[in-house]
Amino acid sequence: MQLLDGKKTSNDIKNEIAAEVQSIKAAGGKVPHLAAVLVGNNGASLTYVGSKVKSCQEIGFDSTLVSLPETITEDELLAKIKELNEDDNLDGYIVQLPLPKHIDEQKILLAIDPDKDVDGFHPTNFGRMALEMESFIPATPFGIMELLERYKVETAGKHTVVIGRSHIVGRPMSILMSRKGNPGDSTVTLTHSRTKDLAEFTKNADIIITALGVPEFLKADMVKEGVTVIDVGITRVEDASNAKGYVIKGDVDFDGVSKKASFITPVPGGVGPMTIAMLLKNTLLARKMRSARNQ
Ligand SMILES: NC(=O)C1=CN([C@@H]2O[C@H](COP(=O)(O)OP(=O)(O)OC[C@H]3O[C@@H](n4cnc5c(N)ncnc54)[C@H](OP(=O)(O)O)[C@@H]3O)[C@@H](O)[C@H]2O)C=CC1
Ligand SMILES: Nc1nc(=O)c2c([nH]1)NC[C@@H]1CN(c3ccc(C(=O)N[C@@H](CCC(=O)O)C(=O)O)cc3)C=[N+]21
Repeated sequence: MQLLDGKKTSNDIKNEIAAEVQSIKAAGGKVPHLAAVLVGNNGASLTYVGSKVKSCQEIGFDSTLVSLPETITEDELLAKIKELNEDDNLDGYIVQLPLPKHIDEQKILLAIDPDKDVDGFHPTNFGRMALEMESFIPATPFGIMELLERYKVETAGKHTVVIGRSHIVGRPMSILMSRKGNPGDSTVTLTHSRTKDLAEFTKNADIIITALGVPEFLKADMVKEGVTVIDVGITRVEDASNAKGYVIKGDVDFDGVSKKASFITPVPGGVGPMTIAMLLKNTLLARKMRSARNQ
């Protein structure tokens, strides 16, 4: 069993990006600038946005945290988005999801300038991804592709089963694995809560990607020997014995499944840190595209 170490790989990627930032600086260029919009103060969202800002500092990016009250109206948020779109000093930004219920998420995503959409959630980028054109790839699926590539996991001709069809993980993941190329060239089954006999699919899968948010959902008896398992799930489970008051659980029963797996990601330290590294990679790409356009 080989552990797909997202913590280590994300550090490698961050070092590669930091080196590029140094050469941009040495050539007198502008360093990439990322902004994160956070509405309200949900605990988990604060943690992710905090580590994004911290990572920017580590690698020499400029970063801005736009913190807005839970009570902000949709129009006020749209006005803020317009400001970010027009800000010539900003290369890319993300709007942390989920948004409060009174705000229409689709309307907000549509308002983001696709050239600054480093999350890759705008329909223009999503469509370009599906059509195998160059685009910003959503950070979590992008991070999974990067792990598969760096650990040389074979995907061509393999049967990949994705559990979960969200717009930010499961659906884009299914598209990427079915695209031509490496990683890719997989035969993909996209499953969800309406899937019947899910275990019949997972038992026949060469690669399983779990993105459902149900702690320890995937058990050893649901997978075959030699399977590759990518665990996207992150659920905070209350645990009084822990200093933070909670522990983080993935969607996979790691102890059981790892005994049968050829490759497997841990939680924490797997897909999560990769997500942040790939967001930084998209921001570097956004900076390069902007400077190419302005020349
Ligand atoms: N590591 C990282 O970087 C990231 C981690 N996450 C984590 O990944 C998990 C999934 O997040 P996200 O994609 O946003 O999820 P959503 O909650 O938006 O979607 C969950 C999906 O799983 C499906 N599902 C739920 N229960 C079952 C079940 N029992 N059997 C089969 N399918 C089921 C749902 O089906 P249906 O469509 O029918 O409702 C839905 O498609 C969460 O734990 C989240 O915290 C998310 C983003 C990034
Ligand atoms: N617009 C938008 N873009 C996102 O990319 C986005 C989002 N909204 N909303 C929420 C999800 C979730 N997400 C994570 C990022 C990092 C970790 C991460 O670094 N996890 C650590 C543990 C962190 C902890 O201690 O909680 C790990 O797995 O090792 C997890 C989850 C990005 N998301």
